[in-house]
Amino acid sequence: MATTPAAKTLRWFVRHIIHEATTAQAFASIRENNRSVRRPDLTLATTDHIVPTKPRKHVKSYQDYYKGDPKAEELCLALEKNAVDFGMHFYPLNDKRQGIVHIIAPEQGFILPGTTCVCGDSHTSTHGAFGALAFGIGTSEVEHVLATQVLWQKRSKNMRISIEGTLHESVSSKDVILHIIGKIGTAGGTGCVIEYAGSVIRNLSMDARMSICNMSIEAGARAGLIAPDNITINYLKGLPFSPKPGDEWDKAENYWKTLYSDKDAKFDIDITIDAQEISPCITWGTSPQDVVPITGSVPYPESFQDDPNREEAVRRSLTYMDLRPGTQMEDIAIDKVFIGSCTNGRIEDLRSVASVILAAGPDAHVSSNVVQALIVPGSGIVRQQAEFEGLDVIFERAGFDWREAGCSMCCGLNQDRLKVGERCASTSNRNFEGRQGSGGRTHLLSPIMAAAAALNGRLTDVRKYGVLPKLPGSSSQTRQETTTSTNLTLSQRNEPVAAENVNKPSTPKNQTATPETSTTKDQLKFTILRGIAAPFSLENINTDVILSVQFLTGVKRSGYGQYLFNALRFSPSTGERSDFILNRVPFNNSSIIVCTGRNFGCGSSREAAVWSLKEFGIKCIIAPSFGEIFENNCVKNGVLPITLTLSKCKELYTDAEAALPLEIDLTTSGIRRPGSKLAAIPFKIDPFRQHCLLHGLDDIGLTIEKLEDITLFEQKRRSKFPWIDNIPAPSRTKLSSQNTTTSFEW
Ligand SMILES: CC(C)[C@H](C(=O)O)[C@@H](O)C(=O)O
Ligand code: SF4
Repeated sequence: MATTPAAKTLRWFVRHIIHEATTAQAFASIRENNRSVRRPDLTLATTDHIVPTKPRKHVKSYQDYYKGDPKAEELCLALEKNAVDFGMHFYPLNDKRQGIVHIIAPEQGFILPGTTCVCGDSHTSTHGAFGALAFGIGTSEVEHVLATQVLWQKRSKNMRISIEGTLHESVSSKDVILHIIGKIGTAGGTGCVIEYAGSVIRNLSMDARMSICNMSIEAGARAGLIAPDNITINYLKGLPFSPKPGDEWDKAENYWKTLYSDKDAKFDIDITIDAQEISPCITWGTSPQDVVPITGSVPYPESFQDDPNREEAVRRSLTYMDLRPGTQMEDIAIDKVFIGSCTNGRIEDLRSVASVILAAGPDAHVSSNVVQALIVPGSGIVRQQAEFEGLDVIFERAGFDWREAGCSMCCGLNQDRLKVGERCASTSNRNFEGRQGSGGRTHLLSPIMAAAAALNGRLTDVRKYGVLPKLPGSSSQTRQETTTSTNLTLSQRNEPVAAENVNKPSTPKNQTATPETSTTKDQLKFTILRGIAAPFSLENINTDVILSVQFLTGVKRSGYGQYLFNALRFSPSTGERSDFILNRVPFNNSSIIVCTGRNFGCGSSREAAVWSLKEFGIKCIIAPSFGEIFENNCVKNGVLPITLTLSKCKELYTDAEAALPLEIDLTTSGIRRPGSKLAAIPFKIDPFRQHCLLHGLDDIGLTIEKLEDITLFEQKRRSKFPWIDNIPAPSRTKLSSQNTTTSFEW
């Protein structure tokens, strides 16, 4: 066998967070290949995406709670079993620490400055708020991390975005990040890690910093981070996974204080934004970059005519959103409001919502034309704190629906969904077509703007309520004190695991082989591909559009092909087949996609998007740029992503339109046009990737060969930074699914 090119380095992940929506297949392959989870002690699991958010108080049993949604029960059960079998930290539904992964991990002090963190979820960028390098990965990479705790990585570009000055009244961190994305575009941060800096960022609380880093992925970056400072350090003090008080804490704190960019540091891209130019803002279209101030209006597609792809995307968005150019944003009526998600489901967000209700007066009430106004706390702890402060009373009195923790209507994977045609003011992070439910329409905004919209029944400038009252207990310190004063700390909730069971590779009993879950060498191999290509011209084709979230309920790697581009191939209301390119002869037999729009595969990390493409028959995608997680996911599945200049993509697009065959030769890194005299088009590919694809290599196997080196590396890290993996041992958790007779313990 040829030697493996070492074009990339292995990066050790100090923290791995997992949830039910992207891990079942990873665990199934681990079991099938008789592998173990290398560091269950560094892995934190919970269920969040598919869980119902209806009341849990008087639930008799787990089965009862999931009634009517067997897929949700299956996925959650799978996660529970895996987490418990492999001995990880796990917060089941009946534990107050359960909630959205990106809210619960920081809450427990699981994310520390200077650490590296991954999760099978694109919003892992949230954790960069602690000065950690944190990013989303696909399911195959989850499997890799479970087995080895490392991944092959290449260095990203550096981008700095500084926000200087003072924000106007009622401009929140959500407005800051929406403004940034509106300015740089959803492909603006492609290939970069963004450092957020400047006086505005320095003055933000940790909750607000997390909202900003969270949406880095919507700006095209895989990760975003903020230098840790006293605000970070105060937040972390006393949390269950934080370094122990005394010598360990002092060492950690001293180290964290060294984690900032040098004054004269050079960035590949460096942008400064004046805080005064940021207003409360809102999205009008189906991409997070479609941002205007709330005082603005729906744009005219012609105003984008310099960029025909964008103009086409705008027209399509406006049709989907059912909006007429020139309409004032404040004239748009809404049907539903969603306040929550990993962007805005934290305690400060909820306090700010309550402050709008209070400012609106004692009779403030959700407008009669709003059919549902959900407030969904990001975790059980946030919910508990909100109730402790009496926020739930304010919400319910005003007609809001106060829920249990989960992703809820952010993604429409659970029972909280928009119906076809419904319009929602949402504090979440994605306004893609069908994101909150097939045919639903989403406007992204801040929690205070969402509250104002709920009360008025239309999009509303929150400044009409004047200066909002500051609610007591609004410092994050109060939140932490309250959190730790409950009887829900790790040691009290669960029995500790015997020390000999920790830090050792664990192989659970009852290995169940589910052959459909692993990918074989032949399926991974790519050498030469000949076929016709389907021409695509849209920008930012996101993975929600490639495979809608409602199909993410499987526990296998197969069965997704029929759902590829579902909302484009079939009408959401009638189910009728459209004339979408992949429905047309001969393109229904394409094995290649040529796209002239940038940022193909952006957004969610769902690897099932690639599984659906592959099952449909697509084995190669050519585009000017790709979402980074999607690109990795392709390679892990033997699908070749090729980045070419826009002019080359346009050349191939013309061939594709004429249904001329293309020949993709990975052995020579060239694209030939059979029957044409034109020269082959060369393409660049990372030598390690090329090697793995040509030989159909499972890179987990390659990494496992290096386990000794990894162990040595870990030992060195531990002697230098003793706190990084000296954390409480995972506790033995009782499956909530076994809790069939007694009611949930609250
Ligand atoms: C399910 C998961 C893969 C996905 C993500 O990666 O972002 C989800 O959290 C989302 O927000 O779309
Ligand atoms: S973006 Fe939405 S669906 Fe994804 S993790 Fe956050 S809350 Fe959950």
